[in-house]
Formats: sequence, C-alpha cells, structure tokens
Amino acid sequence: MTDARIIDGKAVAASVRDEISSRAAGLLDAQGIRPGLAVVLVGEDPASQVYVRNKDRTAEACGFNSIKHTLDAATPEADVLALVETLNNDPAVHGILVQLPLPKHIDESKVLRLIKPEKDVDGFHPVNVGLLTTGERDHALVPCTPAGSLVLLKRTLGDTLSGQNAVVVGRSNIVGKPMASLLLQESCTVTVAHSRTRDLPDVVRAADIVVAAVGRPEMIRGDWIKPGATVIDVGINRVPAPDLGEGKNRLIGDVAFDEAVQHAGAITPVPGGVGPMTIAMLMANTLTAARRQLGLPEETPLF
Ligand SMILES: Nc1nc(=O)c2c([nH]1)NC[C@@H]1CN(c3ccc(C(=O)N[C@@H](CCC(=O)O)C(=O)O)cc3)C=[N+]21
Repeated sequence: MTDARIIDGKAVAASVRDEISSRAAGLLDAQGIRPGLAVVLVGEDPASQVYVRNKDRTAEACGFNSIKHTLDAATPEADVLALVETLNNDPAVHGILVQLPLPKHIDESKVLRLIKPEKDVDGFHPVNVGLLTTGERDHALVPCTPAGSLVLLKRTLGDTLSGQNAVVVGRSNIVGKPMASLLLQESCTVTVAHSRTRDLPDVVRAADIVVAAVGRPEMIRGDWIKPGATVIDVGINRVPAPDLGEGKNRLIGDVAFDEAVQHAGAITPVPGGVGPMTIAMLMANTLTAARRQLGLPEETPLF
C-alpha cells in the first residue's frame, strides 16, 4: 500500500491564525477593541514555560493583548483564586487560561469552576462541558485540542463525518471526553477506549477515524490501523534521544508513526500535527469570547 497522506497541522494552523488575525483587525477597526487573553502559569515547569511563551507570542501575532501572570510554585491556592477573580472582573480580559497541571496543593477543579464560563477559553468549565454534550456547541467554548483535531479531520475528509466509526483512545476531560462529544455531534459512531478496554487492538481495527490521546509513547501500533483510516495523534511525549546527543530529547506521539503511515489513509505527525492547532484554536476561542462579551454577532464557525 502507498504511504498515508501526512496531515500538515502547521499549515492548517497558519491558515486559522491568518483568519483570526484578519477578524481581529476587523474588530479593532469597528470597535477599537483588541481581544485580551490572560494566561496564568503557576510554577516553573520547563515544558509549561515553553507552551505559555508560545501562546503569548501567537496572541501578539494575532493582534491580541496578551497578559501573562507567572506565579511562584508555592503560591497559596487562595492567591490563585483571587487572581482569577480579578481577571473575571477585568473588562479588558476576554479569555482566561490557567495552565495545567497546577501544583499539587491547588485544587484544579476549584480554580476551573471559578473562571467565568464566558471567559473560559479552554472550555473546561462545567457550563461549557454541558453545552458541548447537550449539542449546543455553538453557544459553548470548545476545548482547543479536540476543536483543532476536528478541523484537521474535516480538512482531510470533508465536512461530513456522518456514519464513520470513530475510536477515541483516552478518556481525559481535556481531550478524550470532549473529542467524543464533538464526534458524536457529527453523527459518528463513537467508541471511547482506555487503559481498561479489552482487546484494544481489535477495537482500533474497526475505526475509520482514530484519535489517540492516551499519553503513552507509540502505544498504538501500525497493524492496529484499518487500511485507509484517518489517524489523529494527540500525544506529545518527550523521550530521550541519545542519537541526537547526550541529554537530548525528541517529541513522539501516542501512535507508532513509521508503522501506522504504511496502513493509514492520512495521519498527523508529531510535532507539526495537533499541537499547533491547539494554539490556533485558543486564539479562535479568545476572539469568540471577546465578541460575545461585546454583544456582537457570531462569525462563521471554523469547524
Ligand atoms: N490550561 C491548559 N490548556 C492547554 O491547552 C494546555 C495546558 N493547560 N497544559 C499543557 C497542554 C499542552 N498543550 C500544548 C499546546 C501546543 C503544543 C505544540 O504546539 N506542540 C508543537 C511542538 C512544540 C514543542 O516543540 O515542544 C507540535 O506539536 O508541533 C503542545 C502542547 C496545551 N496544553
């Protein structure tokens, strides 16, 4: 079989960012307002610092105001809650993102529940989760990674996913569950598989669409992929790469790419697949949030 088409997440993300930049320029023209994104980072996790810097830079590039709050790892929970409350009440802040994971002494769910749903650009607040699962996606803010994955699927397969067998591997609140909700809304037949699923290879073999979000490097093997299936690899695993030099790492996905590329019809690479889409969709959510807070009409959805 010929190798799969490689889905270029970097290129699609660039086109989404261009669209959002031009819509933001329109908003600035018409209302004199820039979307404001506040990113809160607690602690010094190096990977988180890279992501936060990237979000900050992309927001600026889209013409947004980006406000970064970096707090010491030992910051008391009450101080984090107080910051969220301040951002909730700041009219220049349209989107709030609290970088996860938070240090262990902070109750993540408590922080997320305090964010005003209309500013919750991660889409993690129970109100947004509820709107997504009840099929009111157009009134919600949808989690960025699943939204970006759906954009890639539609650019690959066309807008109609109806009747496709979709297998989501992973059941996290951040990716697996919202991805399943989105695919169900698109009329896919959705299976959510996880670490306790029996005969996982056979479950995946039935899939026309595979979304891998387990967080285990290269767990999904090539011979699990139905010939011609579309594979979206959400995994971002940093593993040692001694071949690149001592102490060097490389990023690999949850799918064994070199194997799967020989079976799939189309597949996302890591890096350069879902990752860049996550950040692009964060910009889209921030603009959507700003327009709603200003009482302006919805723009054409990107997916
Ligand atoms: N509240 C919250 N919201 C998040 O959306 C969130 C979070 N917390 N915590 C951490 C994860 C991780 N995440 C990524 C975003 C972009 C890339 C990305 O752009 N990856 C590049 C490679 C970047 C690199 O080289 O490290 C790529 O895949 O091509 C990766 C990971 C967002 N997260």
